[in-house]
Amino acid sequence: MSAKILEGKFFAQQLKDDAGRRAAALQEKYGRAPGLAVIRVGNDPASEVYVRNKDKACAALGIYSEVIAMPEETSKDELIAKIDALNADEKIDGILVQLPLPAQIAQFEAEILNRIDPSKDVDGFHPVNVGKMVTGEPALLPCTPAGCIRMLEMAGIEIAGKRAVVIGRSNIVGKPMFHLLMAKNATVTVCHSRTENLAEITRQADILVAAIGKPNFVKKDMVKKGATVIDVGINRIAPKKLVGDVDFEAVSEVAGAITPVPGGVGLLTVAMLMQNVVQAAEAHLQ
Ligand SMILES: Nc1nc(=O)c2c([nH]1)NC[C@@H]1CN(c3ccc(C(=O)N[C@@H](CCC(=O)O)C(=O)O)cc3)C=[N+]21
Repeated sequence: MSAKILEGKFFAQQLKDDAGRRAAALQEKYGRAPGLAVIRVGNDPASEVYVRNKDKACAALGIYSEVIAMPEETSKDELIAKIDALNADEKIDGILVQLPLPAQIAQFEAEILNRIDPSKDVDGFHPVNVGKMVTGEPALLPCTPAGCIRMLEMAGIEIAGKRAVVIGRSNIVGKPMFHLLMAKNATVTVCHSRTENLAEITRQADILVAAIGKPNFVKKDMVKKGATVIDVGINRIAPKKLVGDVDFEAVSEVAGAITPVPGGVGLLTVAMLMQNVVQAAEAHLQ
């Protein structure tokens, strides 16, 4: 058997088309496009690729976008001053501070992100949005997990009543993935670095989400026949060689459906960001 490959491009395009239509409607009705500001501090080369992809996506959809490149040695106060200015900027509906931050301000990450106006928090990282997500109130939701849920729905993969296992418990992916899958009525287990008998648990998953950050970590014998496998990992193992957290070749032989890396979840992350910018603009304008 060979798994159906869930092409990120196909699903991302549908989310982007919808965002583009809604952006045009706002432009028409209110005379202003949705606006995104991405702040990049320092010169992390991976960040540069991602930020460029976000900027290109905005341009393609008629979303106004600003990329603010700040030097590596930017202080916490300088970054916060920039966030304050963008909070007050009426052209800007969404603010994203690209992570990771440089070492000298990494310790202030929470303080910095919490400064973003929750209504402009298109990453869905602000405690106000996290709280709303947990209680099920409408909110800006974290792009990667929300994009994965939208993909499952578009692909017609049942979530309600199914067993979902998430490997990884980060604030950005693992934890929100847990909440969003549970909100869709899956029975969800979260595994992590201290989990005992990991394979025994992952083999029960109808939907397995890998968000660990270790190349090819999920092996064939950890996956149930026919399971849907979502690979959130992006591991650069050579200058031009990107692999996920899943041993794609081998796992494809048992899975029912699987996302590739590259060309999978990363594209959905960007598409979901566009959805969030439009959602924020609708809330600001309507
Ligand atoms: N505040 C913040 N929000 C984020 O959403 C955020 C962040 N910081 N820091 C880094 C991660 C990572 N991320 C990706 C975005 C696009 C691709 C993407 O476009 N991937 C393509 C191309 C990958 C490539 O060629 O390098 C693919 O998977 O096919 C991947 C990963 C957003 N992140």
